[in-house]
Amino acid sequence: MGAVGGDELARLEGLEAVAEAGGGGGGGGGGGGGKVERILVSVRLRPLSEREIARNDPCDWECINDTTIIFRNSVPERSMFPTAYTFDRVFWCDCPTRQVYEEGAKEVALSVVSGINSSIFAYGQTSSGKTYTMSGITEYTVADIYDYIRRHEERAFVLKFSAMEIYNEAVKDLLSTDSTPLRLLDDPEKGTIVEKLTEEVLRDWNHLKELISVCEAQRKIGETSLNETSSRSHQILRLTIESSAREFLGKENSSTLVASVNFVDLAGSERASQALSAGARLKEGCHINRSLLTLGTVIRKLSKGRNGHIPYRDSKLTRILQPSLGGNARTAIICTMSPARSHIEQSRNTLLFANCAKEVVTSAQVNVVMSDKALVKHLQKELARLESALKYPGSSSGAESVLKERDAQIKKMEKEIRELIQQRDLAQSRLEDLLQAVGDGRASTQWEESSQTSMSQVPYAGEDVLSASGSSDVVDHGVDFRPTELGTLDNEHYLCLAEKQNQDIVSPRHLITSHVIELIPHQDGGGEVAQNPCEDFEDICKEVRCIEMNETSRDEDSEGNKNLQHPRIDSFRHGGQEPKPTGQMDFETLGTNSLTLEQHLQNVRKTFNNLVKAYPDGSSPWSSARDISNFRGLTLYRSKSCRATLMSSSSWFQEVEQNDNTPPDRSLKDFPGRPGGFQRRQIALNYDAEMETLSRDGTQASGHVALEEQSVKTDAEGNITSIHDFVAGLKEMAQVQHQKKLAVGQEMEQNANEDFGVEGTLKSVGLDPILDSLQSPSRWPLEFERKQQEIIELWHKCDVSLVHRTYFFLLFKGDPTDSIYMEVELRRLSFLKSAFSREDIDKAAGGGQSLTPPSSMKKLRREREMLCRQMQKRLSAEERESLYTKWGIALDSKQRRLQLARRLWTDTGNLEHIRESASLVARLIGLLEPGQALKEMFGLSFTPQQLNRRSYRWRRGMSSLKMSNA
Ligand SMILES: Nc1ncnc2c1ncn2[C@@H]1O[C@H](COP(=O)(O)OP(=O)(O)OP(=O)(O)O)[C@@H](O)[C@H]1O
Repeated sequence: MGAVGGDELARLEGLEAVAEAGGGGGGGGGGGGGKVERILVSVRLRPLSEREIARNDPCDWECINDTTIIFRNSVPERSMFPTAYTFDRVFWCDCPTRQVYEEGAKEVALSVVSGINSSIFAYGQTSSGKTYTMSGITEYTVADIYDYIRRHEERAFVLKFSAMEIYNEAVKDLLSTDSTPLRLLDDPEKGTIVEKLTEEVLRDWNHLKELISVCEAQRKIGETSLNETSSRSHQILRLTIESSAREFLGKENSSTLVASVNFVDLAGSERASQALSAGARLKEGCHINRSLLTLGTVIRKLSKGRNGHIPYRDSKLTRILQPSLGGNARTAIICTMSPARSHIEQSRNTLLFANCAKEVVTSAQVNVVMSDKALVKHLQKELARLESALKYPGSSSGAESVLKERDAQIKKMEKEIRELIQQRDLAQSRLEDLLQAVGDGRASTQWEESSQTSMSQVPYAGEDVLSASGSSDVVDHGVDFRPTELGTLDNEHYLCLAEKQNQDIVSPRHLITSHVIELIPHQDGGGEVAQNPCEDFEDICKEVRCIEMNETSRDEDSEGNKNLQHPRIDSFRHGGQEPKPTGQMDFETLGTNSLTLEQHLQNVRKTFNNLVKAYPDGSSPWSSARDISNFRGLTLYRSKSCRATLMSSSSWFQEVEQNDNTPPDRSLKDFPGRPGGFQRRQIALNYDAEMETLSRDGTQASGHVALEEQSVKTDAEGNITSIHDFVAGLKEMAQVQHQKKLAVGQEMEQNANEDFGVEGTLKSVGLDPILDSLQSPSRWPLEFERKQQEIIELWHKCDVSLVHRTYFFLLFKGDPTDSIYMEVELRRLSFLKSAFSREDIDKAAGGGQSLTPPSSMKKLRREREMLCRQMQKRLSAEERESLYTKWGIALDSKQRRLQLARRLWTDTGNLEHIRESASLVARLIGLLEPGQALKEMFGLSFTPQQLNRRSYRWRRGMSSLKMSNA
């Protein structure tokens, strides 16, 4: 007698634990999902019998390994058959039954102790060793089961034994002397049951042995020509095991594992004719083979999948064993065969049967029977679950459904928030346009008064406010800049066109964005100012355009609405100096449009936050806390894919173009692939200055050299953005608006008309170039070219910085959403031009600083000198010579670099010349450094960080760098 090994026992115990943990259908139904597996199929060859040896019946078979058997025969007519057969296991003639059990049946058979049904079949022709094999396997299995029971005293086991034979398609009880055939009944839960079949509860192992002896005696045995004691029937011995944990016995929550193991010794599979039977034997053969034929059909059909009808009911055998044939049971089939050449045909049939059987899949489940109380409890739970499922159709449970609903709600809210933010920003931007337009004729003076009043009233907030804003990128060379209207800087994004005192911009009338900051030199104080002479100041006070988004946290509830308002509106409202425009526009009302949007936004946010709170843990599908915080204060979106196209025919620029996958300049197409995601960034632009002055913070690259050395590394951190990003964000907004079919814009315009009582709309007064260009896309390309040309000429007339021109030219290349920027630039330049022609330029400059044609020329001259130096540094001698030739500069002339610098951007009517100029400048200032094509495209990326006072000063190091470069 064998025993279950340690590992095996552990595995079985594991199975049992699973069985106990798993719920199950009541009343002996299958529990949980069934384990899908194939039938375990093995082949056993018996030794040659004495008869076979006597007649020199040779053996043509050979096991080449544990799983493959081959037929070795050179007889030509046999060559058409396959010669090799592979199964889960193949046992050669000398293999003991113990090993056959261990490797071919044990695992399946012992599943029964875990509540899993199992069946072991012996299939083969008569005298092949089926009974010999099955009796041994039954014995070993029972021994192991008893051993298992002995080891598991914590469980109470009940073993029941029954036995039947199917003889001539009649089912007989082998434990009963009554030979009356038993009926088969169909039980809705248990399947086919044999009516009145004796089931003995086993007392012990000896009791079982006695019963098995009774069965053997009862079984129909006849003598065939092949086997003197041939089994003429199919025998099924069934051992049923019930087990329960002792500690739960009799308790409400007790449950019982119930499973049966069938030991099936089939009758011989040979044809009746071959058995040379006659009379009764022939009749037996017919019936026997009916069952076997059906068994073969069932196995064959199952081996091809479960499609179509499986004829289980065509025979008693297959009806009774249905669960073991592709059903709720684990199954092992041991096919026995004689090695003798004389049985080759039957052996082949056996192997073909085995081949089909190994394809059959079963799905065994743990069978749990619950106590009545446990069953009632379980059914109540099940009822509740089903009711919930009915209530929320389409989901597996009510809770899940609620979660899904909330998820959808959150998604919707997020979308709404994004849309509202975009609407608000656009509205604010339009509001600025409107304010500016109204102010052009009349309000500038008022604004300036207001601005100056504001300046004088607002104490210097210095680094605190700016730090809070975390956004200023103004360069400072020992001079502090004092922001005006700082009270509004610590919220949302602000677009700041901070004007350099001594160049291009002289009035805040050009500022078009929601928040305006003018940075003026902090002249009153500090040793730093004293240490820096005015000349230095003039050098460093570059035109600065800051287009920023504030990333600082803010008290949304208390400050949010106020902060979201335009500073000028704020000023008008709260400063008591509200300059009611002559154009009868009610700024309060106009501002209300934005505020209404903002209120709506706040409401959505609150709802959203409430929803988010429903997910207390971080596992919320939305991780919303962080996301929503990102929405707060978010007003501008950044496009990652918007890139400037380098308008150049120069080869190196073309290469970069290709690398950057940007369209050619004249295509006027949008960039491929608009951004999928948005990020809030601090963005600052400081162009129109020598590259040495572009950055302000020590951690950032300041000159092109620094860019080369540092900024690529810092950019890798990913928290850096640039004007490029900002503009892409604005474009994104414009595109979104366009996609919304301009509904919001039109509504705003209508509101404006109604509220202000003015005749025209924003569009009609030319203040909505985006709408114009988007609504009339066919006209935009021509319009773009016209404006571009106009701007180029104005740049030239006003001696605008070449760097500025280059940036602008490369950035805005014809996208319809560029129109707003073109418009702004055009207005700015127009104003500049007219300002230059006025006598009160200084006054208009708002600070007594020199904003004159001479000062602009001076700046331009310095810039050309800088470019000269860059030529020496960045271009090889060959490249320079090539350029001189191309630009018509004699190679033997003096100051060739200066000559070249002076020719840049001069031929305003020649777009090719302009393009080449931009390309050259871009290269000279390092816009095209390898690896910087995207983030460093404009050399203006800044890392969000806490600003300190030093951030607004020139860095000595940068000055040194500048000197060394010079
Ligand atoms: N592996 C074996 N080793 C030794 N003897 C074997 C082996 N298998 C079978 N035999 C012997 O072969 C003879 C026939 O075996 P068995 O009665 O088990 O065949 P069977 O397939 O059950 O035949 P039937 O279908 O006619 O009942 C028996 O005398 C048995 O002892």
